[in-house]
Amino acid sequence: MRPSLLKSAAQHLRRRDYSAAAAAAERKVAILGAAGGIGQPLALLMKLNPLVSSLSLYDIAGTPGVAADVSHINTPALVKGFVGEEQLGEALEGSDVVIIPAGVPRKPGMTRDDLFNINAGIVKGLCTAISKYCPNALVNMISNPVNSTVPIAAEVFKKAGTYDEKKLFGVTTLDVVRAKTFYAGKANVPVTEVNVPVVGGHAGVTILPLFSQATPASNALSHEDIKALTKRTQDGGTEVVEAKAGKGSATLSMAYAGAVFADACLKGLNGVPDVVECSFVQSTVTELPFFASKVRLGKNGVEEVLGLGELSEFEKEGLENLKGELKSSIEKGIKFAHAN
Ligand SMILES: NC(=O)c1ccc[n+]([C@@H]2O[C@H](COP(=O)([O-])OP(=O)(O)OC[C@H]3O[C@@H](n4cnc5c(N)ncnc54)[C@H](O)[C@@H]3O)[C@@H](O)[C@H]2O)c1
Ligand SMILES: O=C(O)C[C@H](O)C(=O)O
Repeated sequence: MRPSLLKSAAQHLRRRDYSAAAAAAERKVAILGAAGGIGQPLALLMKLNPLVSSLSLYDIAGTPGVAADVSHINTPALVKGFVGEEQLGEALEGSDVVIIPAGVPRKPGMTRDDLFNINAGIVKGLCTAISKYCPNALVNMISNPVNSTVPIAAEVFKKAGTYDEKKLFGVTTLDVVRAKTFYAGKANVPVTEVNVPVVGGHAGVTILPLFSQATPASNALSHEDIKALTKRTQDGGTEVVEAKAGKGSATLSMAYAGAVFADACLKGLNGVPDVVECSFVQSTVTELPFFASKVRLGKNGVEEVLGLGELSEFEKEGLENLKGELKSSIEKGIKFAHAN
């Protein structure tokens, strides 16, 4: 098929995807932390998503303005702003997907784990409310450190008796977005056609891009190139933190990544087949209780956690190297949830 025909067939399929999925259901999406650096552009992108019929914007301050602004966009989603804890229940009630970018971001010199002391408590409080007001929602956790905040959420839900491992996701899509962009640039292939799985977790060496499985495959890349691409993907967050020089971390690319992942969750809920994204979920892929890998999304959330596939020697080494840090971050989250 000619490239132009292929492109229009792909566009047609995408439109069909949306129309089939849109016909299926009314969907409410809530964003917690909606007035923040990620929250605002994410609110914009979710307002543009045709699968969203109701968009609930919650924060401890600033949401009336964000909601008024976004609500003027002439797309179907009905937007409501909620501010302060007394409005959290109403913000959450009836939600199909809850996206959590609430919490503090890094400054230069900090690790994601340095955010634990503040963000762990924020996430715990929000998840307690989710278990009360929308226990069946899919939860997309963006707040860092994701390697610990996801286990905290799981423990909060277990305590409340509402835990469903199929419905809790650490959002690692930004790692995939970066891996795709960096790979396309280096391999000189069209970025929109690139796919790269990224597994492990979401911090430093726990981020493991599997460039040996990248498509379209490239034999133009040396081992040194792969090592450099891997390091750049692992340090992508720090690259942005340093460039922003004290004004926070990735917000725009994260909002894009969060919107891509939430869209995949909505498509899965609506019964669109073969929706696959990488995410940090409860897992038996390795001996660790949570691990990021490709996940098939469906009507109940996770339909299938996919395996790692064949790894290069370099990736096998990376996998062994990440386990220690990932294990202790998971355990830190679990311990916090039990102690507080
Ligand atoms: N998963 C990822 O790939 C990824 C990428 C980028 C950033 N992050 C993380 O996302 C988080 C948010 O980043 P940001 O740049 O948007 O920060 P930000 O400070 O700009 O915004 C955070 C928002 O959270 C709100 N907030 C604080 N406590 C809250 C609570 N209890 N309930 C509701 N809202 C609350 C704040 O009022 C603020 O509006 C950070 O932890 C950051 O590290 C994750
Ligand atoms: O790096 C950060 O602190 C934010 C986020 O986790 C990212 O990967 O950009």
